[in-house]
Amino acid sequence: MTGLIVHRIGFLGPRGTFSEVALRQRPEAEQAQVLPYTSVDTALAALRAGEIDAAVVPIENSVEGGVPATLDSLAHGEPLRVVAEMIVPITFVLAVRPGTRAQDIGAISTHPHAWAQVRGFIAANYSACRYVPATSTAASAVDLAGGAHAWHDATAYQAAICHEMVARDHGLEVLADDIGDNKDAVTRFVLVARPGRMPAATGADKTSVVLFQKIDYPGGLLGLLEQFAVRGINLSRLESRPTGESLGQYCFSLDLDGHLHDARVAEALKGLHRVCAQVRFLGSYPRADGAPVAVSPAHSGRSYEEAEAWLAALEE
Ligand SMILES: O=C(O)C(=O)Cc1ccccc1
Repeated sequence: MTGLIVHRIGFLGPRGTFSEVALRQRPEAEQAQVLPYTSVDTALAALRAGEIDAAVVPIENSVEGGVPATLDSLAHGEPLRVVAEMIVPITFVLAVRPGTRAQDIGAISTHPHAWAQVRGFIAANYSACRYVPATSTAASAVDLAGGAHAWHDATAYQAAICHEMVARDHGLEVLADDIGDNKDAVTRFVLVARPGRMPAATGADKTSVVLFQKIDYPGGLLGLLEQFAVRGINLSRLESRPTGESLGQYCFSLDLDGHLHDARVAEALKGLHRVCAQVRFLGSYPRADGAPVAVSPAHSGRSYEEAEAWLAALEE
């Protein structure tokens, strides 16, 4: 539990997305009103505007990497905080309107991250088909089925790649199931809130930050990474994203093992604050897998306390 009071939670919709599957993992969703949004940007804008108390959005996929819309929205604008992460195994089906045969399919629609995960299947079976990007996997299915639930007019494609459940719920037929190239693919989702109370440290935590450099110089990234290395902090994600200011201007978005309340993490962030133009703290939250963070004795909280006590004693 995050301790967060949540009356309304947004997610990347419509109903039947993998984001909704992630949302249903959260105890906060049991009592809350859940609201679908057409994009990550609109969900996070609604959160910033106070229309919802939290939002569930995809942040990282084991095959395709980071989700730029989420990374960029969290890196800029009014600060938001990640308060939880959820890992969802991803399996896709190829869904069509009843009666459609494989040879009738000229174009296929889905979310870009789903498309990237079925490249091998498409190359082997539908290499001549056009790709029509959709705002989510469920949107491609719902629009294909048409009717009152459709968000867009889906006359431009004959098949959708989505979760099996959403295909069945909308009366679509499954032409092929489990079509992902990597059967172990997972996507990581985050529960995001406005800044407030931080989840307590559990010993199995992650911290997300975005680092903006003061100046670009040879070895600049190495200088930032040293702050983690000398404190025995492991990184589980590191990506550079354009700041949008000019060509070649990048910030670094990363996840590290540990909580802001761990002395080694606090010291690393203080070190980064001294050398960066901006350190944007995106939150400390429990790891979805509950795996305790391995900390060598030299980097334990006790070791930091002993070092402080030793320093203080030098004055006596
Ligand atoms: O479109 C969805 O269902 C999402 O929630 C985003 C997504 C797309 C592809 C893989 C994982 C998540």
